[in-house]
Amino acid sequence: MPFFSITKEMVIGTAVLGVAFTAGVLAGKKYPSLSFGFPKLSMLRKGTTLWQYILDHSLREHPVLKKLRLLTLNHPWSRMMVSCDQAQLMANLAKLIKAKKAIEIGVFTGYNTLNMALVLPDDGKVVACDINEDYVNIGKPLWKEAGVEHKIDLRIKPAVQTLDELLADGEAGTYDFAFIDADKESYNEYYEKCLRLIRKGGIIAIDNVLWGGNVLKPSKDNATQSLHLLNEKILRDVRVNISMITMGDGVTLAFKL
Ligand SMILES: C[S@@+](CC[C@H](N)C(=O)[O-])C[C@H]1O[C@@H](n2cnc3c(N)ncnc32)[C@H](O)[C@@H]1O
Repeated sequence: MPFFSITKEMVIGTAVLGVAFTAGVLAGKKYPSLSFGFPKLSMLRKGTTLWQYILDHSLREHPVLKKLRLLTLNHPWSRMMVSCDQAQLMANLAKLIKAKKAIEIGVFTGYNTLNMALVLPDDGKVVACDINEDYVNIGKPLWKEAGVEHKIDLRIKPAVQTLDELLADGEAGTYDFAFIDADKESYNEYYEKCLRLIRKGGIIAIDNVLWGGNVLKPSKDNATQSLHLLNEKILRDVRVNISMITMGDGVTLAFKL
């Protein structure tokens, strides 16, 4: 079976999108085709044959990490789990900068917490922040099974509180990597606190920056507005170099200068 074949629906879809795009341009829209409510970028990618091809030809998942991903897929909120290709990119970046200390803001069942713990040295640590212990308890036995439980410092309380505690403990500038993936309304606060906690040359990865394409209509709700405002701010933030990657639901990588 070929990976790609042109179907009648694709031809019709392309024609419709073309008409919508032209109409959007004529109506003076900044993002013409999407402003007509057609499928979002991330929906076109994830779950497609081509996306599966990417996984089949690039994913090198630790067996226990894979076990946790498959286990999480049975959960009603499985869509909250980070995309596995994105997690692998973050693990590679952490290895590249020889990360020893990481922060995970939003653990869920702990897929990326385990992913990071697996690449940190034996005396490294991931400060894992979440408010929902039931989610975390699903993945916790697998942290142990993978032999990295001792590298995970789990803190069940609002992440802002944990970050403030780290700052109060004099840990500013000592972390190498942070992943922001919790409540979207607090993203700006997480970003500012992580910038203080991360050392120069460290990385902050910010998840869901495209929010399923909703950032094109920022007034939609508070979460969308918060993400869009942060995207606008980071674009002009001279404290970091950045890349916005179309992986998962969009991830911004901010490299602290
Ligand atoms: C998208 S999930 C995280 C996914 C995770 N990074 C992974 O590797 O699959 C978001 C998590 O943020 C948590 N959360 C929501 N509000 C929070 C808060 N104020 N502080 C800490 N965690 C929070 C939720 O309980 C949920 O588990």
